[in-house]
Amino acid sequence: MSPAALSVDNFSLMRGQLLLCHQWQMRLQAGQCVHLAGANGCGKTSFFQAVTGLLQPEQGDVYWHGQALAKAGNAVRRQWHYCTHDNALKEALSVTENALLAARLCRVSVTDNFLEEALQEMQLVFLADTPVLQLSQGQKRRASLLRLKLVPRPVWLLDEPFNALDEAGRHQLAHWMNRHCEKGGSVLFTSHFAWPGHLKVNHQVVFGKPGGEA
Ligand SMILES: Nc1ncnc2c1ncn2[C@@H]1O[C@H](COP(=O)(O)OP(=O)(O)OP(=O)(O)O)[C@@H](O)[C@H]1O
Repeated sequence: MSPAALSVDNFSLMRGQLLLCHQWQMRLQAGQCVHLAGANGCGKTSFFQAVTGLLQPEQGDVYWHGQALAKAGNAVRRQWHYCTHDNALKEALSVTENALLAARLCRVSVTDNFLEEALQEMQLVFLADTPVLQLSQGQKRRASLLRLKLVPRPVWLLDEPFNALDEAGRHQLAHWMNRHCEKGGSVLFTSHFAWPGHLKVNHQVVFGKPGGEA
């Protein structure tokens, strides 16, 4: 069997004096959408931060196709999108400027047509030139999610991605997640609420629980 796209083995993570997980293991295969479950404060966001190199585990490592990230260099960190609670948008810039900035930082060129398609799918065309400062929470979330479509990356790490979205936004995001996995990408997401019924979720894994392999 080929190595998982993303995996952790014998993984222990602490936050201050708090042990979040001990010798935990998890696998995210190419083409899979996996729900990372767990109670408030159990450590899901901390785990995403450890995967993306923002926190150091006490023990174990994160593996990308079998290669330890600690030894893999920076190039491997361009393999994923990490969408956080805070949307990571520049408030003074417009929706379009934010989308193009995200693409430029990732060295991806985006055609006008492709940008237009993404704006349409997220129902942001009428807000394309509006500064993010003037958007509602749900509109900010939509603007933040544009990068998923504009910048191709194999692994999506999505922390509460459905928060603040209305039904149409949730539907569209689920469609993007499905399509990403159909094309061989992987998604690991958190959600405390039910997600749209058409989202194809392969497994649920509970953070920190033994046997949480996906
Ligand atoms: N910056 C920080 N410094 C110290 N402890 C922190 C910090 N951020 C979070 N924690 C603690 O780490 C633990 C895990 O928090 P984390 O945000 O990873 O949980 P979570 O599972 O994502 O929670 P939620 O479902 O509420 O989003 C919590 O007990 C929290 O108090």
